[in-house]
Amino acid sequence: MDARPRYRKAPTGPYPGPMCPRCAARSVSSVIISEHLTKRYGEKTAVEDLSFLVRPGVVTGFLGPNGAGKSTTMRMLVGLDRPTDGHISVGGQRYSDLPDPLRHVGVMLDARAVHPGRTAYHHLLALAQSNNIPRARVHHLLDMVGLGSVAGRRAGGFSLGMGQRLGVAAALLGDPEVLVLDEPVNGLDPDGVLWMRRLLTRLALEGRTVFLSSHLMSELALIAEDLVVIGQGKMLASGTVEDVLASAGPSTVRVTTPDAGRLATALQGPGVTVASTEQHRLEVSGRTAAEIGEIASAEGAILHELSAHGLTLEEAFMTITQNSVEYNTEGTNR
Ligand SMILES: Nc1ncnc2c1ncn2[C@@H]1O[C@H](COP(=O)(O)OP(=O)(O)OP(=O)(O)O)[C@@H](O)[C@H]1O
Repeated sequence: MDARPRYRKAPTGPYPGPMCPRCAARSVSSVIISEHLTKRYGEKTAVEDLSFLVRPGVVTGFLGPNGAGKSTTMRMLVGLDRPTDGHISVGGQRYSDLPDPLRHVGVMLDARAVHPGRTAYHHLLALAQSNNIPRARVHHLLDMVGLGSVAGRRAGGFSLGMGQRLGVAAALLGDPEVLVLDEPVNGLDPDGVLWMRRLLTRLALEGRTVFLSSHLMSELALIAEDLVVIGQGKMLASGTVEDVLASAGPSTVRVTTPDAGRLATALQGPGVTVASTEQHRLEVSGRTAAEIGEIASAEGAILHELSAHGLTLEEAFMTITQNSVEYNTEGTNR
């Protein structure tokens, strides 16, 4: 069972409202806010009018099909690209205005962006020394990401998964309040995914803002609590995973009963749909399983099955993004 405390539904205004005590001190300085963010490359609009908020204390997944504009948004967040319109800030400040960015925002946009001839240790040491970070932190992080035993090996020979770990270590070097990671799970084996999930969950529980992208719902479902879903540069859905699932479509309740006809009539009401898929079987949306049970009881209808069926995360993702897939399976661009 997930034993994480639930501090939910905090953001109500421009900044999150009441936070868990752990997050309160960090909250305002580590909220990511995107307002009407737009990026055009010539004729191509990569990001269009994106507004969202990423709160501290939870992992937020940034989800969208290939080419949706995730990397472009993250590049603008960390000052590598300039918005055509709108803005994106951390704690109300643009990344480029932060006095000591590495200590405030940890970034991994491309895990391969490492000098291949440098060892993992020297890669981190160079970053630490140029940012006045003590050498001991390098050792600590190498152990923390599981690269302690290969610290002396050249990063050029690292697998994709090892590179991701090194990238995460570099992002954490300044002990930042905010983490921005582009596709951090990409290339990790199942053990690596589990490790990353635990690490990011722990960092969020410490009150940090953890913002990570993926084009795979199944990956983010394991890690994220909040989601921002975009397609072709535009906002498609945002909120908690539950909110996003609910926005994709109603869940249905399956009822198996020898009294299907009578119960179907009794269940009718505003916003209720009752479909009979086979004899003795009803698929009901617009009523909860509990409501259906109570109505059946009042009607004296016998129930053989009463089960709720929500959309799976993958189904929800397909539904939300179905009109926004830039590169479809036939390989043709829309
Ligand atoms: N420098 C650029 N010049 C022109 N078009 C660009 C540039 N950078 C990105 N694009 C286009 O902007 C769109 C968004 O790209 P982006 O890399 O942000 O998407 P993404 O969601 O990160 O995709 P993926 O999951 O494949 O990494 C794409 O159509 C891409 O081709």
